[in-house]
Amino acid sequence: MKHLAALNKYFWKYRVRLSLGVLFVVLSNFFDILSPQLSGYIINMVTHAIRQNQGIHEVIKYEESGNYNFLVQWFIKWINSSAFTYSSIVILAGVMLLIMALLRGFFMFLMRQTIIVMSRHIEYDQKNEIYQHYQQLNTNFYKTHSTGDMMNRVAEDVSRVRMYAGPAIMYTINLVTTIIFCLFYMFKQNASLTWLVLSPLPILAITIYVVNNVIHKKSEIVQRSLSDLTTNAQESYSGIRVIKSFGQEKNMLGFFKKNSEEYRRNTVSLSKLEAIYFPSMTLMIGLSTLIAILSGSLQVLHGMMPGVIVEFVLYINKLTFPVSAIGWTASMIQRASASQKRINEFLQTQSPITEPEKPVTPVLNGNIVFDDVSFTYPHTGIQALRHFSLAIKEGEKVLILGKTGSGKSTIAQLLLRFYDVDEGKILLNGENIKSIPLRYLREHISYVPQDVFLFSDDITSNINFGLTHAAEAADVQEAAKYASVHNEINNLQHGYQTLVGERGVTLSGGQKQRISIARALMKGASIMLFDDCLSAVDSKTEHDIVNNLRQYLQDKTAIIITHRIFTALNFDKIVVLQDGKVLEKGTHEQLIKQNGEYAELYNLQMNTEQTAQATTEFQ
Ligand SMILES: Nc1ncnc2c1ncn2[C@@H]1O[C@H](COP(=O)(O)OP(=O)(O)OP(=O)(O)O)[C@@H](O)[C@H]1O
Repeated sequence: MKHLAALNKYFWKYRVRLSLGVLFVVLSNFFDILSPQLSGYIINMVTHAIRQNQGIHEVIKYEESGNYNFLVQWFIKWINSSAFTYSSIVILAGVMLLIMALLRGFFMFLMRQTIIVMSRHIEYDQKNEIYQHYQQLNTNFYKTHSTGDMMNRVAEDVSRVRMYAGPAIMYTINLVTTIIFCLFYMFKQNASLTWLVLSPLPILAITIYVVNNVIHKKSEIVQRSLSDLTTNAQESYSGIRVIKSFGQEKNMLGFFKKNSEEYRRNTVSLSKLEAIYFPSMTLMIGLSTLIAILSGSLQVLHGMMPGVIVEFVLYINKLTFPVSAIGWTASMIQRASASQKRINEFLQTQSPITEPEKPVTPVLNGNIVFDDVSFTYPHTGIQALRHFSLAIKEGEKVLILGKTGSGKSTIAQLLLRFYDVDEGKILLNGENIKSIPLRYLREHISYVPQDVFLFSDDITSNINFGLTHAAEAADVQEAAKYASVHNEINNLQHGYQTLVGERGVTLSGGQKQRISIARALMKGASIMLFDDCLSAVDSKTEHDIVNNLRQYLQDKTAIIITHRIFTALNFDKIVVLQDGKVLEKGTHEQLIKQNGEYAELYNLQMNTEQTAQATTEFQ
């Protein structure tokens, strides 16, 4: 429960709605409670009329109705003071009942309008809060949490918490006010009968407690097996091509059937328990009703007016729904508490990448210095860079070469501050990047990541993604031409309006890479950072792109990370990495003279190119 205290700030924000909601719950119950009293009164009246017809003369005094609510008392007083016939009194009481029911309905409507609507506002705010927090977290968080888990917190957990902020709160207030109103008037009317009627209540409370606990545990198991089932289905859909090519359809179906069977077993067991819950609830309530009728009848034989029995039966009836909803409400609160706990844990996660206390915004034109940088990935302990130093001047083109896992991409990650260096520093125009606001820093770097990601949108939107201004179609096409993908886009049925990403057409790996390059070119920052972004294109296309880039990159600073040599570009500096350390550094000519790893790769590549391949693997 304590975890749900995190929602108090929202309740405070929506305090007016909440207070009005509570008031409407009280008012709706206030009008609801009048019907047993009016019904009891009518029965008394009718009994009185029958007795009079039988020659038994008695007068129903106003005092006898003194235990009723003041509105009912007022009504009875008015009836008594006017000379109505019995049938007119019954009709008038019926009209009064109708008015009360309408008023109750009206306030119930307002109660839902305030409390349930408030819960929807809280849901909206909480989703935004979580989403905003996601955006601030660093790359490490995303590496250590599964997408499914993160999606669950925004969707499933928030909607469970909403069930607490709306329905659970509403039903709890409703339960409390109904019980208070009913017990108040029941005791006022006939205390001994009330005690008798309430006698099955302890058994009811114990039943609710025990059964609800078991239901809660079983629900958790059902939830877990549902999650396994969903993950299984999701993996089967995403990996369908691998499954088919390995002929594993039968096995996968076997796994799914196993999960599905487990889910079925758990849900059936939960349904059986729920099947006991509601009948036992009804049994207890029925017992109370029976007591009210039997014990009330005995009291009628001793002179009590029979209207009291009707009144009590109706009170018990009114208590039925709120009492039987106790278990359901309690389980809603327990689930919400577990979900809020998960949300709190997540919201308390802070990104180690912090904004500078004293931010500086130097001109970021490409003077970059890696000064003795070392870095170890926090959650795996893999040291990716060791004492790495490199100075890049404005306008220089730098090639970073290395075998897979040598630490090339880590350089890009550190420059963009997806991670912070452990030792050493990175300077941009003489300023430590930790002093530069994150947004400002990233705005000045056009980055093409190794893993291409296209959004479920059209190609144009994917290319001009992240631009603050509306892009001209001609500029988008220009970027696509530089990335050598313009013609292929034009060949698609809807050209630049073609939907891509999960919901759109499936592009080839190379096409996606080139759209990703066009996106970076479109951004046009002064520092260009390409991380192995031509791995999926053929050698001719690679040549075309590199040639185009030569022209585009003229006035930019560019760092190109790859494990192949681009002969079409003249690099000012070439760095060969091995195990996170600089193995060789210099210009093409210097490295060829050095006759080391670079020269070996170059010769290998040249030989391969002679056999009609433009590029070759580093290893
Ligand atoms: N997010 C990460 N968390 C933990 N370890 C990582 C992470 N990214 C990379 N590593 C590890 O750090 C080392 C350097 O990885 P990096 O991605 O920088 O190499 P790379 O030279 O770019 O390789 P490739 O050419 O295959 O992309 C590798 O051993 C890798 O396993």
